[in-house]
Amino acid sequence: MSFEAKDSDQVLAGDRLYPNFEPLQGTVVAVQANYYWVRLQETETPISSPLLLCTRRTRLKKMGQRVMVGDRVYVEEPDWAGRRGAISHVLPRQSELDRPPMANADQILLVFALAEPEIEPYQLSRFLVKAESTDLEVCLCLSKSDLVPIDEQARWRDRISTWGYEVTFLSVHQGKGIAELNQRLSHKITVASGPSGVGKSSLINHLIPSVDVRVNAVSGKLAKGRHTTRHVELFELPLSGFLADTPGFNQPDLFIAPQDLASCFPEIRHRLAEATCQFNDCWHRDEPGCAVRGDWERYEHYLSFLDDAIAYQTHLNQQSDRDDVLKLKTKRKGAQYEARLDPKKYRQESRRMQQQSLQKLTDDMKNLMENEDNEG
Ligand SMILES: Nc1nc2c(ncn2[C@@H]2O[C@H](COP(=O)(O)OP(=O)(O)OP(=O)(O)O)[C@@H](O)[C@H]2O)c(=O)[nH]1
Ligand SMILES: [Zn+2]
Repeated sequence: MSFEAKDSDQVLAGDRLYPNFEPLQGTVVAVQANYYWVRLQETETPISSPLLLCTRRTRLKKMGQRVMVGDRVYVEEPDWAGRRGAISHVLPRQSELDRPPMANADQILLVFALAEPEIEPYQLSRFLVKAESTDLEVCLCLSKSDLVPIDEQARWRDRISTWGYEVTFLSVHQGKGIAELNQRLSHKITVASGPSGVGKSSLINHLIPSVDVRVNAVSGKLAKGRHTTRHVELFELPLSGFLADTPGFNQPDLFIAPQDLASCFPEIRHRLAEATCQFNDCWHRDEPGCAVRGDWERYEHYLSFLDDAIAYQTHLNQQSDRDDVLKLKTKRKGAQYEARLDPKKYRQESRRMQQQSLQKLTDDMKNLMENEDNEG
C-alpha cells in the first residue's frame, strides 16, 4: 500500500460530498399544523425581512424530530418568489418550555403594574415561583410608574429586593425604562408574562413600534388558536432578539413537585447556601433544626404553595394508581379499545385538510406581498 497525493476528484470515506455551502439559518417564529414560519438571518438572502413558510423534511418527520417555535433551523431549497422553503435540520436546543411550547427561551419578562391593578403580593409571588420553575432568568418589571409617587416606588423596590429580585420601573406613557428594557431583551428570546391589564400589550407595541406586519399577519391567520395555551408566536425586537407574548402563561398553575419548590425562592436558596437543615429531606415546615423556617416575608407563601404542591402530587399518585387498575382491566378484556378511528380515512382527511390550509396560507402570503407592494 502506498501513500499518494489525493486526486482532486477522487472521493474518499469521510469526504464531504457537498461543496462548501453555508446553510440558510433561521428561527421558527410560529407553527401552524405542519407548517413553520421561519425568520431567516438577514445575511445573504436576496429579499429583505426574509420570512419563509416552510415544511419539515420527511427525514425529520421519520426521526420524530419535533420543530417548535424558537427552534433554530437550517432551511433548504428556498423559493424566494413564493417565500417557501423546507426545514432540513434543527439545531440543538438551549432550553425547552412545555407551556407555552417553546424552544431556546432565555428569560421571562414578568410585568406587574404599580397601580390599576395594584400589586397583589401573593399573586406576584405565584408568578415569580412559576417563572423560577422554568430555570430561565427572570426579569421583573413594574409598569405604570407614572401613576405612583417616587417614594411608593422606592418602597416596592426595597420590599421586592428582600425577596431577592431587582425591579425595573416602566411607564409606557412617559417612555420610562424602555431603553433599559430594550437592552435586556436584545439578542435574547424572552417570554412575556403577567396578569391581565398590567399593560403588556401597550408595552409590546411600544417596544416594537413597527410590529412586523408579516408576523402580525401570521397572528391573524392563527387567530383561532391564539388564545389557547398551545399557541405561541415570536415578535422580532428592534435590537435583535424575539419576544413571545403568550396568553397561556397568564394563569400560573404551580405544577411543581414539593421537593422542588424551595429552589424557586431566592430567599431559601440564600439561606441554604449559608446553613443546612438537620434533615436532608426537610420540607421546611415544622421539622427540627430547619435552616429555612423564619420570619421572612414570603415564608407564608412558601407554606401555602407547598400545601398546593403536596395536594397536586397526591392527586397525581392517585391518578396513576387508577391508571394502573385500568391498564390491568384492559389487558384482561383484550384489545377492545383498538380501531376506534379508521386510520386510513383519517389520514386522507387530514392530508386533504393540510393541502387546503397550505393553499390558504399561500393565498395569504400572496395578498400580503401585494399589499406590501402597494404600500411600498
Ligand atoms: N398610566 C398608565 N397606563 C398604562 C400604561 N401602560 C398601559 N396602560 C393602560 O393600562 C390599560 C391596560 O393596558 P393593556 O396594554 O391592554 O394591558 P394588558 O396587560 O395587555 O392587558 P390584557 O390585554 O388584559 O392582558 C390600558 O388602559 C392602558 O392604556 C402606563 O405606562 N401608564
Ligand atoms: Zn428546612
